[in-house]
Amino acid sequence: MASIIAPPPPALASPSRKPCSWSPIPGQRRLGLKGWRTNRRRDRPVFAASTMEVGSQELDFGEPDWKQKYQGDFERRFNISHLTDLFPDLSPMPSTFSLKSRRPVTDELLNGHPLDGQWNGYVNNNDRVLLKVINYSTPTSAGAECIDPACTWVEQWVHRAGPREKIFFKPEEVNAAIVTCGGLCPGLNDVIRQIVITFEMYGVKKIAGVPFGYRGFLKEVPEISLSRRVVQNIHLGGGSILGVARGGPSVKEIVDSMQERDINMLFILGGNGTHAGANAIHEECRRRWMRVAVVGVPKTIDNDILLMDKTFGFDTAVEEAQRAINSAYIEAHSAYHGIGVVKLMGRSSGFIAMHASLASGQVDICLIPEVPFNLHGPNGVLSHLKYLIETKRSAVVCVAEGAGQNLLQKTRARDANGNIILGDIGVHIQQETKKFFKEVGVPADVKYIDPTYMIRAVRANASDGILCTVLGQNAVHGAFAGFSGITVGICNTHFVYFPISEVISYPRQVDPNSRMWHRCLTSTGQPDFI
Ligand SMILES: Nc1ncnc2c1ncn2[C@@H]1O[C@H](COP(=O)(O)OP(=O)(O)OP(=O)(O)O)[C@@H](O)[C@H]1O
Ligand SMILES: O=P(O)(O)OC[C@H]1O[C@](O)(CO)[C@@H](O)[C@@H]1O
Ligand SMILES: [Mg+2]
Repeated sequence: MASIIAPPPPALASPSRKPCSWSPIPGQRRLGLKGWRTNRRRDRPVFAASTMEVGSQELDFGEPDWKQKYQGDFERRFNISHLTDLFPDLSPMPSTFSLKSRRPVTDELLNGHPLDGQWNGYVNNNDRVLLKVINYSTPTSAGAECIDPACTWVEQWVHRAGPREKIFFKPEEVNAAIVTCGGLCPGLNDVIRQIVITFEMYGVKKIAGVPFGYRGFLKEVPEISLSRRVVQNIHLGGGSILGVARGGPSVKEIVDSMQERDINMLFILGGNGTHAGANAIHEECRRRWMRVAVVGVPKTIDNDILLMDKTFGFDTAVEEAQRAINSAYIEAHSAYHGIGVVKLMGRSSGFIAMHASLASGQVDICLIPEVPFNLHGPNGVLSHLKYLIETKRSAVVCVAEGAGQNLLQKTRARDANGNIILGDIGVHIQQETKKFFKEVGVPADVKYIDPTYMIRAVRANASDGILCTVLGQNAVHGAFAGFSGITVGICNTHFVYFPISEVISYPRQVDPNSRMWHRCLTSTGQPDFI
């Protein structure tokens, strides 16, 4: 793709190079920073580097052109695969999608919409969106994400999503498939619906749903034919009309199945694991010289995917979680010495627990995987609970499922994808709380609520519904534009295409030094439990 990085702005006044606090830029860890040491807290490295490894070259921040080199590497990493990389002679055709048309495309428009110089609403292939929008003037600015010790402003552009004027598939030749993998998430049906409706706008007739995640690629599982009529009202319910699953056949078997079924566009809705699979499928298709577009749509209530503002389903999960917290509050508040404990999802990230606690304003203690805590001892959770009971007579605890796993007995059990099955921290807190209050001779009425599956099985709320609509549409536009190995995301409120490889390097987590976590702590009023 053409390079469009704008000329760098004039250099900022360079602050002194004393060691500074520094937050790693998402996606940067893989660059392998050299010469920096970590502080006692894993999440707050102290910057002391004057060089950085970028791709195969060493960047020296003392050199005048380090920024251009960094940007060049960034552009290479965020370049998105295109069918013409493999098939340079492939010629595009005018798009059959236009903002002037609101109905499924008719036969006379199958050769494209007339381009009479008027606005058809197309995105240019060279349009870009800024990945980072804050110019930190000093490394000590709150939340500063620095590349070099001076925290110099470096523009990082990613590809803008949307319909293109030229497309690389004839609609009548498209044989599309949609698959939903991993756990459930509010909005899956909304995305499926939008993909199908957008396909109709292009004039595509052959759209199949692959049932039960990647397992649906096994020979004996029949696919589901999708059309506007089938998907019209599916967003009114939660779940996925295709079903979801973890585990399934190997990448080789999936691609064999795609070849047998003649699938040339594949839409994969799922989380980090699913996207790792999607990337491997894309690579395998390229290895076999298949003219296939593989497009991901990130799905997770946990909001643990890098680089995007949020994933669909997260807002709904937070809203629903608040209901559970409110019930716990009412139970606790209405009982004599009542303690309500609510466990929410979040295997490795505490975003749902943090946001639900903040939004409800009813939580006294919020526990997340990113922040270690003790239950026992003078600074532990239990002694704070006793203080709360003595001072305000009731308390609410909100705990993410991945929190405090070090306090539980290790289990060797794994799910179908090999994810470790976590110990139940909610039950553990409930039991330890009961025991503790008995031992100290203070009556306490402990009520435990585990709403996990109720939260993710609901239909998407309005804001997620709209997010799903735009993501689903842009997934189809990306495939028609000839891109593959991409995923769709919202970035600084604009929609973009990321190369899948860049969003799955590790799960996104709550930064314990962030202002948002601090806001949560000021809302709960909890101390550190260490
Ligand atoms: N590294 C990988 N390579 C190929 N396929 C993978 C990989 N990791 C996971 N998968 C496939 O993706 C499927 C879904 O993965 P996983 O169970 O981790 O859910 P997920 O997409 O992360 O969603 P959730 O957010 O619900 O956990 C797995 O069943 C497996 O078939
Ligand atoms: O019970 P299941 O279906 O494996 O899903 C549980 C997982 O789903 C997630 O919410 C991700 O979707 C994780 O936080 C959680 O561990
Ligand atoms: Mg996962």
